[in-house]
Amino acid sequence: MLRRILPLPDLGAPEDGATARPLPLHGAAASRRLEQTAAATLPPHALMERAGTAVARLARAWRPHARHVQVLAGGGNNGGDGLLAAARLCQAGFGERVEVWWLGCEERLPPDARWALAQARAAGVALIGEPPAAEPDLVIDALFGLGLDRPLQGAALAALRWLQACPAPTLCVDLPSGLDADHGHWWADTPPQPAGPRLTLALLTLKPGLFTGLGRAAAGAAIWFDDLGADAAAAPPDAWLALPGGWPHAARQRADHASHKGRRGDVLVLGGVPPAAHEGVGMTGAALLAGRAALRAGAGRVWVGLPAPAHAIPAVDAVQPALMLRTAAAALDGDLPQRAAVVAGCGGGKALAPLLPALLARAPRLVLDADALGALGAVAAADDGTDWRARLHARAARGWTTVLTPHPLEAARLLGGDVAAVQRRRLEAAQALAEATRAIVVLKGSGTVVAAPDATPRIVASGSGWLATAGSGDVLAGLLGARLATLPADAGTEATVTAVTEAVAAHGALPAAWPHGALPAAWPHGWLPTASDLLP
Ligand SMILES: NC(=O)C1=CN([C@@H]2O[C@H](COP(=O)(O)OP(=O)(O)OC[C@H]3O[C@@H](n4cnc5c(N)ncnc54)[C@H](O)[C@@H]3O)[C@@H](O)[C@H]2O)[C@@H](O)CC1
Repeated sequence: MLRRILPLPDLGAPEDGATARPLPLHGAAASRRLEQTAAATLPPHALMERAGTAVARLARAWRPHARHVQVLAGGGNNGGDGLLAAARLCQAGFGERVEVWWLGCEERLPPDARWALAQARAAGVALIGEPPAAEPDLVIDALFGLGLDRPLQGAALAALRWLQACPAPTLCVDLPSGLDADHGHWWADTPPQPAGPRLTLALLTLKPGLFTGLGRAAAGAAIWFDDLGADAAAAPPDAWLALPGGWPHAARQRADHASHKGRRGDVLVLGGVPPAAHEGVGMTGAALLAGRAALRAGAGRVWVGLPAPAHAIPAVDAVQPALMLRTAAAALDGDLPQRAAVVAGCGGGKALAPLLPALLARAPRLVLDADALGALGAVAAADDGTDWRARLHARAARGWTTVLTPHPLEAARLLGGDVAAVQRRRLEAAQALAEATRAIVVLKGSGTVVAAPDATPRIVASGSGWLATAGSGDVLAGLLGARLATLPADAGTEATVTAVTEAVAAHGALPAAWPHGALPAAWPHGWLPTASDLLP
C-alpha cells in the first residue's frame, strides 16, 4: 500500500489526544530478512514487479506532464527497480522519451535485475551509457539503494555528482543514492542536498537512515512508502519513527470544567544567570523561554529559579507575568523539587554545578539540558565524590525519571568520544548513552533520537531546519518539563518514554504552526523565525 510519510499531515488539534502509532524502521539487514520472507511466498520477480510499478505510478502522479524521463540505474536490484519502472512507463505511453542511463554490467546482474533489464528492452526503453544530452523533465534515481556500503568512486561517483547537481525533479527509489540505509551516513564527497526538488519512495521497509543523520537533507521534502504487501512484523524493527500526536491537547484540558491549575502539573526551571550577578554576562532569556514554553504547553504553575542573589532577580517576566521568578536557593528551599518536574540547564552556566547534587538526590522528575549536562562531570567534586553516572543509576533504581537532552557535541563529551562518531551513528550513540546512564536520552539534531535503556530507540519525524536557532533547545526543555509534570508518579518507563517522545515531537511540529507570513518580508527574502516565534 502506498502512503505518504512526510510531510506530516496537518494534524490540527486532535480532540481525542491520541498519539499516532509509531512506524517500524528496518535497517539493511532486517530489510533483507523481510524481503526473503516475503519473496518466499510469492511468484518469481513479484516484489520487483510491485516495486517498479509503484515507482512508475508515483512518477506519473508527481510529474504527469513530464516528456523526457531519465532513469539512472545501477547494477543491482535498485537499478532493477528503475529498469522496471522505465519499462512500465514506456508501455503506458508516458511522455515522449523514457531513457535509462545504465551503469550495470550484464554478467554480474542479480536475477531480479536481469529480468527487469529484459522487460525494459522488450518495452523499447532506450539504454545509454552516459549523461543525457538535454536536461530531463523528471529523473528517477535508481543508482544505489540498500546495497550501498562503501564510499563512491569512479563512474558511480561521477553519476552521483550529475544527479545531485541536476535541477530536474528527482524521484529516488527506496533511498537517495549515496545515503546509507542504517545511519543516514552520506557515502560521497558531493553535497547530500540536491539542486532540484526531490521525493523518495521507500520500498518494502522504511529505513532509519532516511530520518536521521543526513537522510532528511538527502531525501527531499517528501518521503513516500510502499510496503509491497510485505508484513513488517516479520522482522523486529531497529528503531521506531515517532509522529507528532495528541500532546499538548489543549481542547481536552479546557473541556474539563472542574479542572484547576494544581491538576495541570508544576514545573521548576533552574537556569538563566542574570547579567547583574555574573559580571555582566547573562543568560536569563534561556530560562524564561523554557518557562514560557512550559506554561504555553499547559503546565499549571511554573517557577523560574535563577542562580543569583535576590537583588539580581528580575521582578517580572513582562511577556509571561504568570512565571514565578525567584532565586534558585529559594526555589530549592521546600518541597518544590519533589513535586514539580524540574528542568535544569537553560543558561545556568557554571552556577548550576553546585546545585546538581541536591537536584539529583531530590527531584524525581528531572530534565538535564545544556549547562546542566556540562556540569555533570563536576558533580562528584562538588559533593561526596560519587560519580555522576552512579547517581543517575541510583535514580533509575528508585524509579525516578531523568531526561538528558544533549546536542551531538554534548553527547560526545558525555560518551567520551568525538562529535563525528556520534553523528555517524546517531541511533547507537543515543542508545549507548541511555544504557550508560540508565536515563532517557534525547539526542538533538536532524532526526532527533529518543533512547531509553533496554528499549528500541525512536526517531522523531517532526522537526526541521527552522529549529536551528538560539533558544530552540530551551523551548524543548520547557515542553519536556510540562509533559513530565502531568505524568503520574507510577507511570512506568514505557509511558514516560512515550511522553518524552510526544514532547519532542510537539516541539518539532512548532515551526509548521508558525505563521510564516506574520513577520514583514523585509530583509532580503523575509525574516526568519526565532525561538520566541515558536511560542505564541
Ligand atoms: N530483489 C527484489 O525483488 C527487490 C529489491 N528491491 C530493491 O533492491 C535494492 C537492493 O538491491 P541490491 O542489494 O542489489 O543493492 P543495490 O542495488 O543498492 O547495490 C548494488 C550493488 O552495489 C554494490 N556497491 C555497494 N557500494 C558500492 C560502491 N560504493 N560502489 C560501487 N558498488 C557498490 C553492492 O555490492 C551491491 O550489491 C533495494 O534498495 C530496492 O531498491 C526492493 O525493491 C524490494 C524488492
